[in-house]
Amino acid sequence: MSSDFRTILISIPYHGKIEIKLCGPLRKRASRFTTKVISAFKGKRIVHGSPTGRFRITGSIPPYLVIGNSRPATRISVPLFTTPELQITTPPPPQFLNLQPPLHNHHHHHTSKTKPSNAPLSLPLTTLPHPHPRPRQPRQTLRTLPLPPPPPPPITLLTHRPSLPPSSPITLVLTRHGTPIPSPPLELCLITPHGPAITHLILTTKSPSTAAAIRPLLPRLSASSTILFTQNGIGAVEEVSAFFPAGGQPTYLSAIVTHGVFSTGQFSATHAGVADLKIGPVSRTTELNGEARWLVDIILSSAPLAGTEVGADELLHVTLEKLVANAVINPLTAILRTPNGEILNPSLAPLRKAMVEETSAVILSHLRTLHPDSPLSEAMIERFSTARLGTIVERVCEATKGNRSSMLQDVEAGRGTEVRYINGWIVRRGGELGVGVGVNEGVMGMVERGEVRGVEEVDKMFGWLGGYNGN
Ligand SMILES: CC(C)(CO)[C@@H](O)C(=O)[O-]
Repeated sequence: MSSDFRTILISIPYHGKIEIKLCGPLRKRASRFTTKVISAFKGKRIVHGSPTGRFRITGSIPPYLVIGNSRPATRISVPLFTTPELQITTPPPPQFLNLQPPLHNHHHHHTSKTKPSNAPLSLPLTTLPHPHPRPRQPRQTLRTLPLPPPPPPPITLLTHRPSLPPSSPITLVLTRHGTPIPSPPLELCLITPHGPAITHLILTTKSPSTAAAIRPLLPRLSASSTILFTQNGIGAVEEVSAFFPAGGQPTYLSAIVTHGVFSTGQFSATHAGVADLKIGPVSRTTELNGEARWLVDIILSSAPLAGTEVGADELLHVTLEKLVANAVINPLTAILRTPNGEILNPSLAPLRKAMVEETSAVILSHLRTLHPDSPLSEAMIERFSTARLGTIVERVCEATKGNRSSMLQDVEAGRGTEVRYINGWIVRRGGELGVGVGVNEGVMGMVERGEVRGVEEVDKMFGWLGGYNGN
């Protein structure tokens, strides 16, 4: 994806109004490219044909093109950097864009779920079989009908608790903005090594329990499975991948989720903080196969999740940004037993700053090890500077000031915490890279010993930091 130019051939057999936009790290280039693409299609009535546009792009190749119309459910994103000449073929038009005039007697049309294949550009949506050739339609029928959401895929909720009601299916109720939104029924199953092969597994356990949760499922997982991690911190993926042999690794995806959700009962939860989600492959060398692509597309098609697809590099950067917020807010709220807003207390400013300074130094050294042959860009140095990371921490504290952090909830419930996957990563990596991490180590130790302190006590304990930081 270095600076060069390529010609891209786009052929879109798609019905209705088409929107094309770019996603991914080079989104800034989107407007110029999008304008070119759209103008190439402008004036072409996209009904039954396959309008084709040829684009010469100068500079870096945009990594993703999203094709579809204004409903997220119809969009697919297509990697653009695989071949210099790329033929993008979308599936037959979905049922709701069928341009047939409304006729009775249409019961012979069956919907069929397109099975995700290994073809990287497949789109598993409910579609009608595409009749070829289509009869010419009278002009007045050329209109886009309202799009119903795609049918949800079947989901099985795996649990290790035999105490959960054996009655299945169950209904989860999610409340958003005070309105209960029941989900489609879910199968509930105990985690067991026996059972059908698992094609897509979404891991929503806490980091420390992730490896233990997946261990009994190993006989049902293989190189053709896709595993999506959603944990805070860093380390769970490495623990899980150690279970699989080198040639038999599943495809690993990860999602950084900033939504705030809290449980209000056994099968009910409140979506309190509506935020967003970033999803992408964990490794730069991962090519998304059809199954992994399907899972990404299903998640992107959920409007309330507000998901964006990112490449592995950007996913790491977003993971590290979230790690900094978690590294400061989570342990301090757990020690102080306070909501997130209290971390903005001016007495804690030197401690906050010292933790962020250490983390910034570890992250920048870590990123340098990933690109040993080229210096880090100014933009990257700025992105992970103490000043910017400090601002991120402050913004998260402010935006979630009334929330009780996940680590505070864990210590209050007497559960283990994720501190080894958050501050633990900073301390481990700092040790390996020769970067001082004493403050993060001290704070992590307090959480592990279950210490509970007031702001003044913490201020006294870390009082020396005021001088150290020149505050
Ligand atoms: C951002 C955050 C600290 C807000 O509470 C959350 O990630 C948490 O609680 O872990």
